[in-house]
Amino acid sequence: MPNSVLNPPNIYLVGLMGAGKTTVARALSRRIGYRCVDSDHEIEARTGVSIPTIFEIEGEAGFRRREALVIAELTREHGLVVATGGGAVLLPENRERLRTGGFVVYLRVPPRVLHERTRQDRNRPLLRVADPLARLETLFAERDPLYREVADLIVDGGRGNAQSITQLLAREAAVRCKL
Ligand SMILES: Nc1ncnc2c1ncn2[C@@H]1O[C@H](COP(=O)(O)OP(=O)(O)O)[C@@H](O)[C@H]1O
Ligand SMILES: O=C(O)C1=C[C@@H](OP(=O)(O)O)[C@@H](O)[C@H](O)C1
Ligand SMILES: [Mg+2]
Repeated sequence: MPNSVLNPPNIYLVGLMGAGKTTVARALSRRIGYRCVDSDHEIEARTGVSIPTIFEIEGEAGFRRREALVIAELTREHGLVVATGGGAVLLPENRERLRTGGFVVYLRVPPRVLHERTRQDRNRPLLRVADPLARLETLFAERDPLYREVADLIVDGGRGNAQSITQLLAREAAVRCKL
């Protein structure tokens, strides 16, 4: 992990849809004085359209290409808290970049809780299916090993509110990133 006052390592949050990456990244960045970047918001800002629209027009593969470009750029920067999208770990090149570039936190949350948190939200195309809980269970089985592969720290993101998780991560970051 590159580690100096001038080059503070990035902090990456990974985990499934609804794990709290976007919410916690924003709160954590404020707390520790890092800039917050959400890779989905970055993609939306660059394209000028929503994530569901990108999936409609370019398919998941098109979205993944855009996501990989954003991750490649962000992993060259420093002093960021990055909320990744839930599928960022699918490409080996992304995993390699995340693993070697900073402090990676896996917010691990059971599918049942993820389902509760995401059921009202229409902004996640992969969950616009007849049985979103079953989809989350499948995604959990497929991706849990990939999140574990890149993680420096695994946090139980299903207990406690976003504030208590942010507090925990601020303490961890102080030690690991020598803040
Ligand atoms: N620790 C938490 N406890 C309860 N609800 C949470 C927690 N973290 C996030 N949420 C809520 O869950 C939903 C999804 O959170 P979000 O940050 O968008 O997740 P992600 O970016 O990982 O998909 C939001 O409504 C958010 O307010
Ligand atoms: O898990 C995924 O494949 C996805 C997660 C989403 O981000 P969040 O994890 O922030 O919901 C977003 O990148 C896109 O809808 C695909
Ligand atoms: Mg998010």
